[in-house]
Amino acid sequence: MIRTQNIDKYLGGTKILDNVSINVEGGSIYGLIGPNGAGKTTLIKCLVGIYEPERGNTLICGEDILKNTSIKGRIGYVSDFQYFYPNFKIKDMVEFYRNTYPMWNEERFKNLKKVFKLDENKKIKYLSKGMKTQLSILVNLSIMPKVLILDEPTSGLDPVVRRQVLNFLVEEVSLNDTTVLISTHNLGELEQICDHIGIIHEGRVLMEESIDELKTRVRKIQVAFKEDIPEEIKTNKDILRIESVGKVYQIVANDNIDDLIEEIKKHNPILLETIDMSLEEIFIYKMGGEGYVFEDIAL
Ligand SMILES: Nc1ncnc2c1ncn2[C@@H]1O[C@H](COP(=O)(O)OP(=O)(O)OP(=O)(O)O)[C@@H](O)[C@H]1O
Repeated sequence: MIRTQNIDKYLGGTKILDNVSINVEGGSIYGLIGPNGAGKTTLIKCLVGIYEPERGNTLICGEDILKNTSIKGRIGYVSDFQYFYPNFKIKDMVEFYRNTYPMWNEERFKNLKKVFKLDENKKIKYLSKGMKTQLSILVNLSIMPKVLILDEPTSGLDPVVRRQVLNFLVEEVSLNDTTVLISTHNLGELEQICDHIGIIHEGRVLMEESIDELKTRVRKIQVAFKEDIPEEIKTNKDILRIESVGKVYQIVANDNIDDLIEEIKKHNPILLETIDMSLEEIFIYKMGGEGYVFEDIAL
C-alpha cells in the first residue's frame, strides 16, 4: 500500500536518505522510528510527494506519487509543523479542505469536532501548537484517507487528547481499512497500536519487522550459575550488555538468541529463562549495537 524503492535524497548537497526501501501493508499501522536527524521527516516528505528523490520512487496504492498526483486526494498528512495560513480562521481552513478533498465526509467531521472542541472562529495564528495539531488531525481524518501519514502527531497533545487520537487511528484502520504510517519518539504508545515498525538510522533502514516477531526474537536472557558466570559466556561476541544482581545475570544479545542459549546450557546454569523487552528497550539496545551511545542510560 505504501512502498518506497531504493530512495536516495540529497538536501543541501548532503545525502540524507540512502537506498531507502520500506513496505507498509494495506490496513496496518506502521511505526517509523529512529534517532533525531535520522531522516524520518525527509522520508515522509518523499512519501507524500513534497520532495522528489534523486533516485528511487514511492508507490501509494500502487501509483507513483509523482506521476499520478490524483492519489494525493486520498492521502491524509499530518506534518510535524503545521503550515496553515495564519490569518485564516479555523472554519476557513475547514472550508478549504471541504472544497479540495473529493471524499470529505461531513458527518465524520461533525462527530470528530465534538471531541476536539476547537472554536471555529479562532484565527490559526492564535492557536497553540497542540490545537494546530488537533486541527490537522481533525481535517485529515475527515477527508476519509486511504493512507494516513503522521509525523510526530502526539508530541504537543495533552494526555487525554493523545489517547483519543491513538484510539481514532486504531478505529480508522479497523473500520475503514486505512493504512497508517506514524513517526514518533514515543515508543510506549507506538507499541500499543503498531503492527510493524521500521527503524531508520543515518538515512538507512536498519530493520523492518512486525512487532510480534521482533518481541519474540529479541528478548533478555536471565541466567544464574552455581559459581561465577563463565568467561566464555561473558565475552561472547553476540552480547550487547550484561547486568547482574548478585548471581543473577540479565543478558541482552544481538538479534537471534538461540545460539547463545545453547552455549549457556553447556555450562549447566541453575537458572535460565527469557524475559520480554519493551519496544523502547529494544530500540535503545539496537541503536547501541549501531554505535549509538547508551552506556549511561539506566534501563
Ligand atoms: N532543508 C534541509 N537542508 C539541509 N539539510 C536538511 C534539511 N532538512 C533536514 N536536513 C537534515 O537532514 C537530516 C534528517 O532530518 P530529518 O528532519 O529528516 O530527521 P528526523 O529523523 O525527522 O529527525 P527528528 O527526530 O529530530 O525530527 C538532518 O541531519 C537534518 O539536519
